Amino acid sequence: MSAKIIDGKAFAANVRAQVAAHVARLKEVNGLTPGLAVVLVGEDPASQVYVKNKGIQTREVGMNSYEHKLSAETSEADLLALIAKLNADPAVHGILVQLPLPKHLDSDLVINSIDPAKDVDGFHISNVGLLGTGQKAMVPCTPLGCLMMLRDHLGSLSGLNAVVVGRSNIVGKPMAQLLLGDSCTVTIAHSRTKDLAEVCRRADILVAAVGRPEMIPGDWVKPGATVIDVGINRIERDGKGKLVGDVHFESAVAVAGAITPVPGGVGPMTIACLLANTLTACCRAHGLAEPEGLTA
Ligand SMILES: NC(=O)C1=CN([C@@H]2O[C@H](COP(=O)(O)OP(=O)(O)OC[C@H]3O[C@@H](n4cnc5c(N)ncnc54)[C@H](OP(=O)(O)O)[C@@H]3O)[C@@H](O)[C@H]2O)C=CC1
Ligand SMILES: Nc1nc(=O)c2c([nH]1)NC[C@@H]1CN(c3ccc(C(=O)N[C@@H](CCC(=O)O)C(=O)O)cc3)C=[N+]21
Repeated sequence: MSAKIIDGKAFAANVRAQVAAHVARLKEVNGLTPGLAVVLVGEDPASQVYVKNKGIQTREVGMNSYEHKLSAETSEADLLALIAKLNADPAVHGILVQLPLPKHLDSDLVINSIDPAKDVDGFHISNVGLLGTGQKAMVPCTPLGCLMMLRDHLGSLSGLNAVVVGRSNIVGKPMAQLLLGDSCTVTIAHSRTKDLAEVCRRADILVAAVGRPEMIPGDWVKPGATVIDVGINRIERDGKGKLVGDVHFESAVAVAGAITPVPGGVGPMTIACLLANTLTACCRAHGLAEPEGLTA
């Protein structure tokens, strides 16, 4: 038996179509156009590609995209001044500061200077606290995309054993909160976890967010489990550059019930959820009904 492949690319196209339809209505009925500002500091090539893709997809769904590219030497004061300006700009409903930032900048300070209502990444401490207490928040895009795919595939997640490998603030921890919110029994594993293989084998839902190419082999996967591979790792194979996840796909696909591929799994959903969050932020800012099915 081979696992069902969860097509994140197709799923994301569907989410973007829903966002586009809602944006068109907002324009027609309310005369509003949601706007997303993306701030990139430095010249990291991978980040430049992501930011460019975000800009293209933002315009495709009918939103305004504002791109701010700053030099790697930008001072903290200048970056904070730009964020203050974006916070005060009524045309900007969402603000994303691409991470990681250059080392001389304090990313916690920078993120916490974003207006929480415009924090479409869901990284501000207010949004982290709201999510952790089950209140209405802006939810981080990558975990939100994973949750949408899990609900679509499994229906109810209630009572299932979920294991999240990775405890970062941007993926692992918020993912665990969302799974807990859907009544999973949640285990968060990390680099100090004892017998990770055994922990993973208990998972009905296994989420890998580690950043180590193909580290989770098929024999760590419970037969029939749903595997969500968040990892994006660029490797060299047969003299060619290749993108692989944190899960060893070929061996896991033979055991799992369903699995997301890399590329074409979680990645496209992350950008689709960023657009969904920007739409949600715009609706909330204007006291309008929120899009259904696009929030946690
Ligand atoms: N698809 C998408 O849209 C996105 C993909 N990513 C990708 O997801 C991956 C994770 O990203 P991110 O969360 O930012 O990464 P971080 O480096 O911030 O966190 C990695 C986590 O993995 C844990 N870890 C490291 N080595 C091991 C190990 N041998 N065994 C068990 N756990 C381990 C670390 O544990 P400890 O805390 O103990 O150090 C840490 O908690 C990356 O490949 C990244 O590129 C990220 C964001 C979005
Ligand atoms: N403030 C902030 N928010 C983020 O959400 C954020 C960030 N910083 N920094 C970097 C990570 C990484 N990330 C990805 C988004 C899309 C793909 C994606 O679309 N991947 C495609 C492949 C793209 C390719 O070919 O390179 C896929 O998996 O199919 C991947 C990774 C968002 N991140």
